[in-house]
Amino acid sequence: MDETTNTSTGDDDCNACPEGEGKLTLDGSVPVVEITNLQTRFGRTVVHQDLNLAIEQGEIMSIVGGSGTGKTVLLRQMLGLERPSRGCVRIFGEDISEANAEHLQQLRNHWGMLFQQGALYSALTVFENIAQPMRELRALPNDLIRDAVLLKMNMVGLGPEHANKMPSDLSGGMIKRVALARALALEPKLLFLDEPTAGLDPDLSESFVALIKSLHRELGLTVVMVTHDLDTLFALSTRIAVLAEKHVIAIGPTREVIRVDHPFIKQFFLGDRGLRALEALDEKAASKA
Ligand SMILES: Nc1ncnc2c1ncn2[C@@H]1O[C@H](COP(=O)(O)OP(=O)(O)OP(=O)(O)O)[C@@H](O)[C@H]1O
Repeated sequence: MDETTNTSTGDDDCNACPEGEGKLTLDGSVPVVEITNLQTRFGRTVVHQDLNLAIEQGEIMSIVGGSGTGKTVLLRQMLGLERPSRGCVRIFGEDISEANAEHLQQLRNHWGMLFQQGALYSALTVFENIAQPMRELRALPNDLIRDAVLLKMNMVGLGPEHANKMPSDLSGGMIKRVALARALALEPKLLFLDEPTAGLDPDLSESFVALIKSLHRELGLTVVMVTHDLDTLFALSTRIAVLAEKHVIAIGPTREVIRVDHPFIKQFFLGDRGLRALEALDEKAASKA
């Protein structure tokens, strides 16, 4: 992970959460993610203003918005990789916008991140890529790590015969699976996904979506996802948050959000591509009924 970037600028330096609240709560008694009155500025450019977002335990929350609306920056702020200029970011009740490096490292063990390109270490085998977060803890014996890695590989549909392969030997779909196994290595309760199906053909994309869906259910995960892919969005999201005009302009289940009268929502969801994806979703629902 890279260094935390501080986007605070002098007089805006007011990014603490209200005092007297906030402690690590993994039991669902507070929102898993709670963002209040967030502002992000880069010089004179204001990317987020008065942005509020709460994500409850067990949700699959998708964040959508036009190019440059600050989805990636928001994701990085939730991961503790960037600090907002103002406002509060709490994960599991903890104020991560103020956490020091050591505390952030401990907190990071409670969430996993699947990067768009997988971000595997090219010089490490599949096994070592997945083992790496466990090795960083410096507390687990090798035989436990071995069993845990094989279990994670099994969870994502990879047999043990792939353990010694190098990332360069893997297909795009397998890279995503290894990256997902690594994101789940420390058994996080919260999973961040950045464009999880980008670069996959429709069949691989569909099977990866099915995998995420079953892991979400089986592991009781809360998932936060940024995606432009409407099929993925419709198939997975329990709620969608739409970023426009520097804040969340609409939030709710898909069918509620797409009815909101806003130019971005109309263009994004109700163009040809969006209508086809909705039809496909309806057909699937009807065939299951
Ligand atoms: N470190 C930075 N310094 C200056 N400006 C930045 C920095 N990081 C992001 N920005 C700006 O913040 C805005 C939001 O960027 P971000 O990458 O979060 O958008 P996005 O919604 O993810 O866009 P896309 O869908 O195109 O990926 C952009 O205008 C970007 O240029």
